[in-house]
Amino acid sequence: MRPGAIVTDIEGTTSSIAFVHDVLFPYSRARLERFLTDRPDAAAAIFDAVRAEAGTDLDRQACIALLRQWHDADRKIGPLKQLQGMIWADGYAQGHFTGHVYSDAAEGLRRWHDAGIALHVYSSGSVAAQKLLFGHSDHGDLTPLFAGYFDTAVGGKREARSYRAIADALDRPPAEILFLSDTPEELAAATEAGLAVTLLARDGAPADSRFPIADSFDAIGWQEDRR
Ligand SMILES: CSCCC(=O)C(=O)COP(=O)(O)O
Ligand SMILES: [Mg+2]
Repeated sequence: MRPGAIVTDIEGTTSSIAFVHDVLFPYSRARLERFLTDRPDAAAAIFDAVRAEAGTDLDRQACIALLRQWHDADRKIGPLKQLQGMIWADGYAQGHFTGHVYSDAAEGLRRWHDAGIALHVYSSGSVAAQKLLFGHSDHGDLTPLFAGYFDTAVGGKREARSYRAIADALDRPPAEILFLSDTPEELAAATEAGLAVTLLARDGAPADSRFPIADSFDAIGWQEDRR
């Protein structure tokens, strides 16, 4: 069935895991303390959020140490993801990198947008970071294709209630929404909430027999005329 709306993950779905782990993460890790020193206003808000997350009154150095620890463990925690997005903004602005988007994903997003399907992003990266990646993508500015963005402010990606909240926000029955991801735990949560799903298994990533599978956006579900 043709979906009325599509919600897509980023890392491993529209964009390569290598771009996130080998380009974005090292960039923010190397500049974390410098950024917090140079941008005291942003730092104050980040530190308050770190203290709230930790549930204790940490000093500046303890906040930085915890942010580094979260960064190294790829924790999807609000203040870290906000901070990463702010640091990456400098990287995109200075042309240090562009946002990796697979060609089939850029083409698929354009095709679906032109067909009137409402496109949304749901990623652990902050909404600001999502807009930067698609706004400075290898394929130009793709942000006009998207009707909306969700990050973990709506809830964790492995929790069914997050997908129910997204369906409510889109004002659509869950079954009309197709969620795309490379992560079976996310697809299981979306399925529990009643969304249609497809597993993106790129670059030989393992399949999971519970879900429809596609190795590119060309091979997704209802687009029979493309196969
Ligand atoms: C928004 S760009 C960087 C992606 C990111 O920070 C991340 O943690 C990946 O999360 P996803 O939910 O897209 O797998
Ligand atoms: Mg992913």
